[in-house]
Amino acid sequence: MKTQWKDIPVVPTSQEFLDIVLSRTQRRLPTQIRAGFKISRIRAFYTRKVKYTADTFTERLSATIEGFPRLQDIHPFHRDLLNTLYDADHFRIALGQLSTAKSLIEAVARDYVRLLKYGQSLFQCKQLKRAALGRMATICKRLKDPLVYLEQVRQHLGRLPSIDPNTRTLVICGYPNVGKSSFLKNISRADVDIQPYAFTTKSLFVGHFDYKMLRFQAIDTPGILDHPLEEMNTIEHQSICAIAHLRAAILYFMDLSEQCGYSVSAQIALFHSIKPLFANKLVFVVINKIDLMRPEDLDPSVQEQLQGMLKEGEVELLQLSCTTTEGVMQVRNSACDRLLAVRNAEKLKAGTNSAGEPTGRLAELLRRIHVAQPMGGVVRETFIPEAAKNKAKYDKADPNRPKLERDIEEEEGGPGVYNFNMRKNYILENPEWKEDRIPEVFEGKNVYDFIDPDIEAKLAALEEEEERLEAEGFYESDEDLEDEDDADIRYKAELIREKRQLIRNEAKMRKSLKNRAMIPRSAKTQKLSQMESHLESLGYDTSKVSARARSQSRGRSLARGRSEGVDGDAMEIDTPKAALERAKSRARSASTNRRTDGVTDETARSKAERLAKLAQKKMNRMARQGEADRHQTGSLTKHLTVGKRGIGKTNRR
Ligand SMILES: Nc1nc2c(ncn2[C@@H]2O[C@H](COP(=O)(O)OP(=O)(O)OP(=O)(O)O)[C@@H](O)[C@H]2O)c(=O)[nH]1
Ligand SMILES: [Mg+2]
Repeated sequence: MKTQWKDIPVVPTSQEFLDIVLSRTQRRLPTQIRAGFKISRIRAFYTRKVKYTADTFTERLSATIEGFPRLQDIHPFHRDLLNTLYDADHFRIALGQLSTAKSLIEAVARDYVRLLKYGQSLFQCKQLKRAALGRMATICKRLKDPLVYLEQVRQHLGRLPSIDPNTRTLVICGYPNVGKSSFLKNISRADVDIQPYAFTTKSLFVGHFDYKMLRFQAIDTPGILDHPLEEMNTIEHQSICAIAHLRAAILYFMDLSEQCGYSVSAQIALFHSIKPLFANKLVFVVINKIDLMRPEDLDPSVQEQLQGMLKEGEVELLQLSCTTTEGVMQVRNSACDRLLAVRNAEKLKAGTNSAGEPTGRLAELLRRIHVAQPMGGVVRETFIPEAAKNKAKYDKADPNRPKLERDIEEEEGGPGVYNFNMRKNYILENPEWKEDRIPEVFEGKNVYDFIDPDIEAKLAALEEEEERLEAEGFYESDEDLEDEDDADIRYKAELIREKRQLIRNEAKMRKSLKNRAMIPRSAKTQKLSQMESHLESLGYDTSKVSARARSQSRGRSLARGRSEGVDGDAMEIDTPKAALERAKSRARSASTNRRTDGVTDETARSKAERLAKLAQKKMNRMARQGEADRHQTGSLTKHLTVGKRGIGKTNRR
């Protein structure tokens, strides 16, 4: 109740309102439509746009309407105060205009959506959308005044003192300039203006204080003059509103010194004229400024009038001076005490007494409610099972404690080793059956559907037959005795099988040897000198070896010519004699067949051929001349294989 008016959402002006809605529409539904599109798509787009705009309008308008308090839902005090301050009719009309605009915009959207269904072209649809949005904007522009008014109301509402109409309240009222604000300032920390002229306070002020651990609120009201209600202005009306609607203690302040500028009799007259508002309320007449003038010093006639105020009803006379703070606290405390007493009495009347028993109307209500009772006075004793009575508290130290599954687990080897037996607690006719394994599904069928009730009888019959057959000697045949021939055949077959397996393994070995990885020639290269030193270290005489090696052609003269630069061996033995030797070998090899050239023997040649074939294989498969050849399969047409990709899918290619 207190804070709700502080967070009413801001009310934009009509222009801001339009901007908000239209820019949001533009942001959420940017135009993604072109003339070439299907007409149904164009229509759907503009329909969506119109609908979305209307929705945004209604949403924002409803938010604004909902934000304001509804006059019929709030406390009469607040309702009356709002009426006084903002004129309830004006307020209602402003909100009503918003809700009318809301339904008008909805109607416009409906109409244009219907028209858009028959739009024939992009242009037509667009114009329809423009018209719809334009009409909505016109409706919105007509809300200019109510929106401005509501924004001002919102700002003012936020600054109203938060008065709780239901709590313990003191209302300070009286003629202007009699010291009401001074009193509030004395008893609370409220920051109110105090000036020596009338109508310093122009609106309600609230201050809080604690008395007997309870929070009280004191409300300072603007001064009231004694004239008919209709002639009162807004400022005075606020006081009247507080006096009339708050269930509070009324402190009617008076200034007998007439320093305030109003006569005592006028003040007394005002008291009498607003007395109808005090009905059912606690009223105190508080004489302020007793430092200047006490009631005892008054004229007898005036004193009599004063007594006349007090005689009727339970009006109490209190005295204080705000300047000297004499009696301030006494006034406050006695007002609070009386107020508490009255409120407690009301509570008692309404509900329960201090002992918690229902009183008054509540008791009457309870008497009428029917509560079920046991029939025939049968008393049902509570029943507690023996086991529950004898149940001992589980104690780990007790050796006789019940054995838990956890203990068993510990005995059987601990977690991970022990396997809990789920079948242990099965309750079956025969405990031996517990461990039987029963498949539930067999060959896709539920076993329980096929249980044969006569199975025992059938088994007995079978066993009987078995016994009979055994007795007749049915099983004593000589078939498993094999003769010599059979054994021989079996042996030979075994041999054949073995041999076949051997052949197969050999073939496999050969194949795998052919496919093994090739060691590059460079990795194999070893210099002759290295070999020699190696052999020498093993204790061989190497002089003959090297001589023979150098005298022989190594059968790779052509290849040598090509890779001269990198051949370490060639570099090492590059003496004039060696060069001559090489030239000779080249001349010799140039005349040979290219198929056999560069290979030492038949096996090397076939190997080389096979490698060449293998390398060509892939290129053949791709129908290419060589790896540089550009290749395209013939099945795709040209437009599918050239050019940049558009927005289409790749899988079309
Ligand atoms: N001598 C004396 N002057 C006081 C006392 N209480 C208030 N005044 C003076 O009375 C004048 C009016 O005090 P306010 O508290 O502003 O009176 P008010 O009733 O709130 O006046 P409005 O707000 O105009 O209705 C100030 O100049 C105070 O100093 C008092 O107990 N004794
Ligand atoms: Mg004041």
